[in-house]
Amino acid sequence: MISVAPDMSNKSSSNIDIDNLTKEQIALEIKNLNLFYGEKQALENISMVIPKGQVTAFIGPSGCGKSTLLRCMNRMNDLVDTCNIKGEILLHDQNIYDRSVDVASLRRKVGMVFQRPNPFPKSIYENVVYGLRLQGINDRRELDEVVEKSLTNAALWNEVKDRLHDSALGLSGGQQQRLVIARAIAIEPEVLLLDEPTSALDPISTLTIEELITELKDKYTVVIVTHNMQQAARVSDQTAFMYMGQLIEHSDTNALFTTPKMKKTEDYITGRYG
Ligand SMILES: Nc1ncnc2c1ncn2[C@@H]1O[C@H](COP(=O)(O)OP(=O)(O)OP(=O)(O)O)[C@@H](O)[C@H]1O
Repeated sequence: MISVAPDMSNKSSSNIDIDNLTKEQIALEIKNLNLFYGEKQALENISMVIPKGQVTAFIGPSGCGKSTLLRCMNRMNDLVDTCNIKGEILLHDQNIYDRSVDVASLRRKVGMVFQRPNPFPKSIYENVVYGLRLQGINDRRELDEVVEKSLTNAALWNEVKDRLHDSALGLSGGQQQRLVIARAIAIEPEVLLLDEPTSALDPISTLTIEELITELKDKYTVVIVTHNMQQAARVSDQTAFMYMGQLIEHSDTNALFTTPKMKKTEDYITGRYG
């Protein structure tokens, strides 16, 4: 059988032990999370930690629950009527599902970027400052600074600095996705959730976004869902493999792809199913 497992020869291991993190090293802690869409259980008793300042990738066959779990991390599933969640996700020791939690403020701390770039039909500038304006920030100089910083950090500044007031809809798909990332980081979230952020993009834009993800982890905790094992191998420090609603294995990316502990993981990364 031809192995489809990524080549890990140039990848070094991350410098943390996922099973022995201090509280300061943990961005999110998921505890006994079960999720149902109506009668159907989509997540089964998931417990894991998302380490701070690292990129964690979720991989697994279609329908295994990757996006569902990602959406739990900033309560996007609240928008689904049939969805019922049991268990906890802790952010700074507080369960984000507590009644007292303000969802808008949670989503400022845990931002999300979707599969298809979704800029607003506004100028490039207004897209970036959207979240700040919602917070009542309208000082021109402050907004200008945030626009330059966010677009620079999203690796888009040089391409758009001369047309900040043009419509965002005139940008290419890859530029739009970087703009959406700039919009997400403009409000300085702690965690950035990326749901298959390159699946609608060409290979060059994909590479640009992958480089960007690697740079973003200096400032943010990044969680990415990807269909692409090679991408998980390239961008992530930790990888979690899911199968039919269960978390099968979560470890250092290098270890997961070279010495998987579970047979199901090995079967998946060697292309036996999925
Ligand atoms: N809004 C919803 N209502 C009902 N069932 C849903 C809903 N969203 C997802 N599901 C179901 O939950 C399961 C997990 O879906 P999810 O989208 O999380 O999987 P995934 O691993 O992200 O898949 P893919 O890689 O194909 O995007 C699937 O069986 C899916 O059909």
